[in-house]
Amino acid sequence: MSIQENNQLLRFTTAGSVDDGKSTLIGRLLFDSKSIFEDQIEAVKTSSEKKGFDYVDLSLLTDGLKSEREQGITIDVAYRYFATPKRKFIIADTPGHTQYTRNMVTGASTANLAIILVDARKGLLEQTYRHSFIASLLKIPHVVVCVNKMDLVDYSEEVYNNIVSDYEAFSSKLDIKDVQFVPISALKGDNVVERSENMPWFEGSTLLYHLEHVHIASDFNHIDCRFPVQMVIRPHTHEFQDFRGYAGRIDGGIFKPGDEVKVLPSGFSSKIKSIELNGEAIEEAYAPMSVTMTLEDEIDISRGDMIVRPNNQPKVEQDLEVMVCWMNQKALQSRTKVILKHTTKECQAMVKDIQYKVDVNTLHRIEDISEIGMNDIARVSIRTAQPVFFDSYRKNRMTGSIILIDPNTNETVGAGMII
Ligand SMILES: Nc1nc2c(ncn2[C@@H]2O[C@H](COP(=O)(O)OP(=O)(O)OP(=O)(O)O)[C@@H](O)[C@H]2O)c(=O)[nH]1
Repeated sequence: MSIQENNQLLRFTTAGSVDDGKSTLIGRLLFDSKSIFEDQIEAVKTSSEKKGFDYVDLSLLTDGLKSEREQGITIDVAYRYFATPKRKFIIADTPGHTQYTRNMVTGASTANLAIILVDARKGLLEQTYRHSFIASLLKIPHVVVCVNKMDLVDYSEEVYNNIVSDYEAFSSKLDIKDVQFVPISALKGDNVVERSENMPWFEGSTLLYHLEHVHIASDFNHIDCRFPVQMVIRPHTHEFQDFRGYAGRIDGGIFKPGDEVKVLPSGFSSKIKSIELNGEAIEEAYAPMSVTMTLEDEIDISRGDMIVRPNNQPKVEQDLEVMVCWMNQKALQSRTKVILKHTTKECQAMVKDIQYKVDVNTLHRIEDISEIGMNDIARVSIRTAQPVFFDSYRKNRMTGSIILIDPNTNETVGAGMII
């Protein structure tokens, strides 16, 4: 698979406030693009009829999956797949009512696009500002604002235009490169997969058309080679005695067999002998592929090490400046001990200092604070017990992001971007 072909896979997240219609929208995308199984469609039709609806309630589709989730089958983010002849799609779904921020942050480092839903009757809400700010902070390359429930405002062009101009006034202060707007009715299907006949005034494309055609080939860093080793594979059978493979996800650059590489932190050099993807040898690997690599020389490499190119190395430091999104009920204070997770590495760390937090509505800085609470976004200084090999988040979303874990409860309490 070349980078050009990789252009055929789009990862996206959905965000919005409670009841904006996320489940219905995903259901509509799956339904109209015929990506769901016949038996699921039948089940949803039957339960819609039972409830006395004269339409098919598509949120039942994802609600079925929701109840699975509540039984504890999946955690944090659920991934959903669908495909059209043009592209494959992975949706990092955002279950639950209060956890959107968390889910957005968790799925963000590999997301190409975020859909932000706005209820046409309500206009922009605090959640809209928050999610847009997070999308900008997370540098999600593409944002689509879907103004949903247009059927409930008589498909009014004026309502839509007002929401678009309110949003543009806010987003001009943010660092979002590509924002598109689509007026939709997820429930009725207008402008999701099929063009709406109810909004002839709208000249843009449908949501699905946009998802199929948005330019994503340059969304990942294909310049700076970064391969954090997740696992060392050493089969203990006689036949493969000499085989030592390094498995992980390519976080940046393009690796090819024959390339000279350097291993951090040891500094040893070698050459790439082979790269495998799903058990087949490939000629090049790039972000965000998960591969197994072998090297010409037998050197000591373990989980958490990073394979890079000798003349292009990440920063190696113990002091990090981070924009952190706090996700725990218990407030974060200065001098809090945490476990810092970065690529495939974990180490002890301390949040030394909180410099300021950001008011997500006005984007103003609030200084002189002693703690931050759930969903707050703040700039903090962190000291790690061991050196971390990183790039700034601006340069690489994968090697530039961290997760903070509470050492006592093992819960994920924060996610951050290295400045
Ligand atoms: N009229 C109308 N109703 C809609 C539309 N989209 C969603 N709804 C309704 O709005 C309600 C909420 O939709 P959901 O899809 O469950 O919303 P959600 O954002 O997934 O909700 P939570 O995940 O529970 O926060 C449901 O009753 C939907 O039928 C729309 O375009 N028009």
